Amino acid sequence: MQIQKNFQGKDTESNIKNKPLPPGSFGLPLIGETIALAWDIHSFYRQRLKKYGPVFKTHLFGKPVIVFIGPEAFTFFLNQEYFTREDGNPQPVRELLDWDALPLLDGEEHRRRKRLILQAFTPQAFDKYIPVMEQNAAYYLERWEKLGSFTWLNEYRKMCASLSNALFVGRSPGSESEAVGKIMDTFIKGFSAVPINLGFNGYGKALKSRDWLLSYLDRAIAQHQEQPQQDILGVLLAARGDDGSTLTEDQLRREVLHLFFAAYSGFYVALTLLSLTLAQHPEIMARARQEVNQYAADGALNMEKLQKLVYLEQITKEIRRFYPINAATFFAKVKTDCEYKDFRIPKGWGAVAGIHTTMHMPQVFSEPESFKPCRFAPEQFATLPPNSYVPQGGGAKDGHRCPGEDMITVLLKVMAVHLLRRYTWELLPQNLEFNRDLFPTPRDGLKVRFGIYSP
Ligand code: HEM
Repeated sequence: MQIQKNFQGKDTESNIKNKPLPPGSFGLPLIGETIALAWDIHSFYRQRLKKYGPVFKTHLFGKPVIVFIGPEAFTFFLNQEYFTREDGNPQPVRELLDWDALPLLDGEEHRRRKRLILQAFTPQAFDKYIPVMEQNAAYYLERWEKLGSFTWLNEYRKMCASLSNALFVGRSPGSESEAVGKIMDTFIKGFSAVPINLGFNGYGKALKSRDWLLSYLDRAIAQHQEQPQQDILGVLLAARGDDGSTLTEDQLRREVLHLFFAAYSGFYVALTLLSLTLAQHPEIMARARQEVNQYAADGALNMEKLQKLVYLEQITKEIRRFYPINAATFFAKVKTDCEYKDFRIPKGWGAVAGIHTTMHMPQVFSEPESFKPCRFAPEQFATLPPNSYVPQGGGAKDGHRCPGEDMITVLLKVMAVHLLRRYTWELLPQNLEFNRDLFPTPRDGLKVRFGIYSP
């Protein structure tokens, strides 16, 4: 019999078997609590945290699952001795990712691929992407100036489809990007659809969109092989590991599929929240504008200039803490019987960590329901407990943490600079409640009046 130590190194397997399971409910037979999760993913985790505390059991996608919330529980969940992502995710997530991508892997192969992919997300690489971001911003800012009033979420969707198409596969803005954006929207809806493929329903359409996107990427890979380019696909085609290994063509197309739609949705959601925040907090907008005037009043941007924008950085961090973007990490599977806080964590069960709920724990973030960028002043940020600020996952960069983390910071700063150099905007009367989408945004899509700023 294998003897297991717990994470505090004090218990044996037979002792673990005698421990109670965490509190919680398995819900209805067969479907468990899956419908409640699909109905409103953020409320699902919030309500159960309130009822059961930071570690609870539930039943999702046909499997018992333990949920971990808060910095300490999150750290435990990241321990690879006890948890693996392999076979951890529900079948529809795996099928939508075409059965093979970073969130579905673990161990050596995950680390190898992740390190190759991270080669496209270095500060040197960002210096190449920043001009693309600026060109895209200039095109859309001119359009918005002419429009005067518009629904920003729709506009950001178009802009971010065009931006991801340019950054990943080197395409110039145009109608093709808008069509690709619509296909990505249909694909993304598949993650919260009833997972039955009837062809014409939400899940069926999402799978067709996945196949369309894969063949679009196949064509882009073939073109890049003929004529090497400097975009993300170009960097990934050229990426080499320490041992000389590369991504095979099959791995590349699937990884880029994930990066491509994650970037598109991450970009437009984060930018919509940036515009909302600045409109709702005139004092924050004024201070950010002052910083832009001081360090980036004109001229092309680069990483060196962006690094001086310390207050903007705090705003971008608080946006990702404050708003309900991701409710939880991808799913994992318990590798071996273990215990946490005197609860039994059984081998074979699913596991997941709460993201938004972890970042709203008052023990770590005082007045968590207030929007306060100052909580991310560099000296305060440095004192946060490990895995308390986890908008894009926790742990090491070559673990399951989001590879797009720094890219979002860069994009938000670039866009904020271009907005604040010249423009101002105000919210029009509308419903600002958040919808129940996978990544929630204001119900009416953020209607604004937009114009030139005059001091
Ligand atoms: C505000 C924007 C974004 C947020 C909030 C976000 C959030 C997350 C979260 C919570 C995870 C899961 C971490 C885990 O399971 O432990 C993740 C993983 C991932 N994200 Fe993002 N993300 C964003 C933008 C991006 C962008 C721009 C990209 C691509 C450039 C991207 C690509 C990925 C990938 C590939 C993974 C899987 C990593 C792995 O399993 O190793 N994300 N992200």
